[in-house]
Amino acid sequence: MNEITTQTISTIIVGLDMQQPDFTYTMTELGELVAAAGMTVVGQMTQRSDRPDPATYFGKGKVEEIAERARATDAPIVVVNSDLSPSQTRNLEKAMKLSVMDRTELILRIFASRARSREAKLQVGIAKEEYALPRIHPSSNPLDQQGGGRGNSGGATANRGTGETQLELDKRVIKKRITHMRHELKEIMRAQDTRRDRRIHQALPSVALVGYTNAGKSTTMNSMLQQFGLADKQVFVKNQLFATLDTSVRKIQLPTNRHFLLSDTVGFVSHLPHHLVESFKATLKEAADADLLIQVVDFADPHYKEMMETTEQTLDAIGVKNIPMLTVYNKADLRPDTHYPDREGNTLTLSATDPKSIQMLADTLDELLFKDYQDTTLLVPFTKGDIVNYLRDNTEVKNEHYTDEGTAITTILGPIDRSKFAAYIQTNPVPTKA
Ligand SMILES: Nc1nc2c(ncn2[C@@H]2O[C@H](COP(=O)(O)OP(=O)(O)OP(=O)(O)O)[C@@H](O)[C@H]2O)c(=O)[nH]1
Ligand SMILES: [Mg+2]
Repeated sequence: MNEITTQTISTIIVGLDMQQPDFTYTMTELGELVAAAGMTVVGQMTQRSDRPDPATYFGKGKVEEIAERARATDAPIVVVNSDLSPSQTRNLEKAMKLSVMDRTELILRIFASRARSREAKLQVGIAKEEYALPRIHPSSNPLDQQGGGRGNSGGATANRGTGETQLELDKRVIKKRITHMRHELKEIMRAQDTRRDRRIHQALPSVALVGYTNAGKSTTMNSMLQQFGLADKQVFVKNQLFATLDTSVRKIQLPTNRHFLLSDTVGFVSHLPHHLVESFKATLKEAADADLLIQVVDFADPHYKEMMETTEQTLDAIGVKNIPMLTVYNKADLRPDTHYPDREGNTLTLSATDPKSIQMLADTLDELLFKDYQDTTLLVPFTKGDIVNYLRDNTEVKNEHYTDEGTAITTILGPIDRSKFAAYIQTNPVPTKA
């Protein structure tokens, strides 16, 4: 897939309007996805129908109309606003003598072009091969003739069309590749789990930024880092769909000296291909294990409500359930007459680029994450210098002095630290050293 240059390719986008409530919105989004894949939309067509044609998805007359329009505008690719069965794609390509790309293939292409880390590449690679598996078949796809294969089957598809046995062989090669990639991904995830376990031992609360692609998750992360973390640990921000594919975790220090971990994750889109959802479950583990989620919403987008619905459905699909959520209506600066920063319970209206907004977000997080934190006095023996260091580095120490038996520290502790250091917690006042 990624060996084909799509930079200058013109496309016609086509949708079957079965009066789905979100049809217009998904068509607009399809146009944005085409642009995100580096192609240009030169025409948009729709057909009203109650159900898709089982053979060619669109009706016969419409198929001819699309082909004519594509020829008139020099568009070699038609992008369809839904998922097609392998035979529908083949039949359409044959009837129109053009390349046909469905929504899943388009999204896979974008992900493939954005993947940078080994982990992201493997996840996209697995999704691509699984998509390709039922589709290896002789086809008249002009893209394939440029040397690539639908679904990046590379060498395996080079032999397409030479008969049943070759086809079976190709499938076996792909399956083997999938197994290898899954294995490698598992190894990477195991190493990450060990790192995550270490963090849990540190008892730092974790917060995950989730939401639609381009909502401003990475911008929120960077602004938090600028004000409360290490500004040189910035993450990548761009006004494009799926700028972020890898999860980044950063430590944030609040003005109260309390720490938490903030993670930035891949964004969602409507009808995210299930192969991708499956393989990105691993990356989204950061969100699944979080103590709190921040759903970032692009409040300046007219479709923000549908985007929130999609986000909630996707979280559900990846098994993220029962985690408290803070809703952040972002980009308030782009909405005339919207007052910000503003907070009502667990809902904030703000702009991720505005320092006052980020301060409000930090205050809210401080309150939500640390509400069970209490003033606690501990008497730590001199032999346990590491505990004293941990408390100094990670908690808000209010008082510290030496006694005959050790260091007396009064600090604010959460439930996890209280149980971890139960042996040293004092219920009576600790005398000062004589
Ligand atoms: N005006 C304005 N623009 C914003 C705000 N927050 C983010 N943006 C812009 O929105 C675009 C997308 O921001 P990102 O932070 O990359 O969005 P994201 O949610 O991380 O997107 P993905 O990684 O693609 O999922 C960038 O061009 C940002 O500069 C805001 O509060 N106001
Ligand atoms: Mg991002």
